[in-house]
Amino acid sequence: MNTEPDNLFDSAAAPVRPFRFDAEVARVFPDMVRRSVPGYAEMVEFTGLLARRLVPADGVCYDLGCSLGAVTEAIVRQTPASVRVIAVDNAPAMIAKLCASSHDDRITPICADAETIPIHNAALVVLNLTLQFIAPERRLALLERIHAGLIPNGALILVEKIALPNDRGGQLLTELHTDFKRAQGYSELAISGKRAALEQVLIPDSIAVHEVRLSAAGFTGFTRWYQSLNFIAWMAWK
Ligand SMILES: Nc1ncnc2c1ncn2[C@@H]1O[C@H](C[S@+](CC[C@H]([NH3+])C(=O)[O-])CC(=O)[O-])[C@@H](O)[C@H]1O
Ligand SMILES: O=C(O)C(=O)Cc1ccccc1
Repeated sequence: MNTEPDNLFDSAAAPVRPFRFDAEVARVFPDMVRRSVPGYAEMVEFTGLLARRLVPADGVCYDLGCSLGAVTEAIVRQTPASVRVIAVDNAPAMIAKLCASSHDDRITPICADAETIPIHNAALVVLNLTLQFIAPERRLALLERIHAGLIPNGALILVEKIALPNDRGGQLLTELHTDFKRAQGYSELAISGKRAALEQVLIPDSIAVHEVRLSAAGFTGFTRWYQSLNFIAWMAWK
């Protein structure tokens, strides 16, 4: 996958406009996500390893908000050849790049909205950093649709940036995330420009809101399996 450097927010002249998954973002996405999300590579790899345990032979997986297909590829790498992945994103630039880079017949890339794509017979559904971009009032309905589309024993993997409490621990983790971005070479301008652009676009929920909603959507159990600063991964089962 391409490794073009993310310098999208480096220009002082750039007007702050809401963040969009357009062609510019798709071009630099692997670099952007690696340098912005602590633990990203590990969470993607672990998702592949979890799929190996959770998905039966001939199982169908859905990667909703797949971007350039990092999770899809991890699942394909770790599971038997009979396992297939339906990779869904509503950004045409992302799906165009995924189609250009991947010719594996186990992968079906689809440009569609995660909120409306039919989900049937899913052994595993992955929302890796996607639910945070869905309107908060529609998140429960999406999780209910996913739950309904899972086979018995099917599972959801949910990875999210979370809203932390405004206490000392929460403030420290938030500051450490900014330190992480600085250590990854992002300038103060790039960090504050992206923060402003994401303001009304990426709306994180607290851990409690996520966990109450997983139960409300019908999942009988869930467990957290990874946390790096303000990014958390859960698995939940039907
Ligand atoms: N309603 C929607 N329907 C479909 N896709 C959507 C929707 N809303 C947003 N997206 C898509 O969700 C993706 C979120 S990025 C996921 C990373 C990936 N999972 C990865 O493992 O590399 C996370 C991030 O950039 O923080 C983008 O590609 C959006 O176009
Ligand atoms: O940069 C951030 O603060 C993030 O939350 C991660 C991210 C990564 C890629 C696109 C949008 C947000």
